[in-house]
Amino acid sequence: MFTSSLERAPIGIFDSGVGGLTVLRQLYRQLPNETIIYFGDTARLPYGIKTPAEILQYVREILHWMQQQQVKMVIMACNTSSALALEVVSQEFKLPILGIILPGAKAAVSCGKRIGVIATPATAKSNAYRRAILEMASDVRVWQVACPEFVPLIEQNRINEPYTVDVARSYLEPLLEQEIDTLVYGCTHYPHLAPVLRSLLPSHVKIVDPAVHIVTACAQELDLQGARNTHLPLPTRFAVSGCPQQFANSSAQWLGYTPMVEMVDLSELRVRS
Ligand SMILES: N[C@@H](CCC(=O)O)C(=O)O
Repeated sequence: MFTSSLERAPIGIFDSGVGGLTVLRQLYRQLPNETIIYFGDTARLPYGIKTPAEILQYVREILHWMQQQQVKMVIMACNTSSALALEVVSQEFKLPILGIILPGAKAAVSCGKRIGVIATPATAKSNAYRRAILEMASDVRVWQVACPEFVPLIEQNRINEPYTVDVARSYLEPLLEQEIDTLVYGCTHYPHLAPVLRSLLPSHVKIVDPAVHIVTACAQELDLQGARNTHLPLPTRFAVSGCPQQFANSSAQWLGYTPMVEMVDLSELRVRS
């Protein structure tokens, strides 16, 4: 590819649903010139309760689709995919693929010594954050809590309900007992709960949002490859495997506008893998 066409090629970003919008928001802030294709695998969410083999299969299918869209890079805006599939697919695809765990872990060790990670059951079980953090700093302690109810509550837009606050309190309780000084959002959906979570944490506890740091890593990678777009970007393209209207409605509050959303049929995705 010539440099100019590489520059203008889109960045692909995916998640199971609206979680990746917290990464998209950072892309808009840090890399406003990039053209972006967003894929939400809404027909198959939540990923966090699926088996590692299922998650790997979904990620392969999405990456094949992304390749067809001629993206220059893929951001896994999903911790579960990064924890369970990144290592394997990085070997399989000739495409720069960025995972979110490493940038998140790096930010966490620069913040504190008693680190709590809230994540999906699959991510927590994989120990990906604990391993990454302890590899960088052996003098820190890490506690991981699986939060199975968060993603469905966020996808159903039940963020401000008293029930959600109760659930959040119960998930944070074991971490507060350990007197954590840092909390990592180990799932890209969770920044949508930021006001609730912040209100339940003592003010000295720092919050790490890996979305910020994966986009910083993306900017560095683009510079390394001379692939940063210096032209005006095209509008973001949104595609989902489930109901486009539902995604358009639920994402409007995070985006500030109601997006046009395409549907990619699961059978179409499967053919590509
Ligand atoms: N956004 C999620 C995936 C959530 C899910 O579908 O369970 C993550 O970062 O892990």
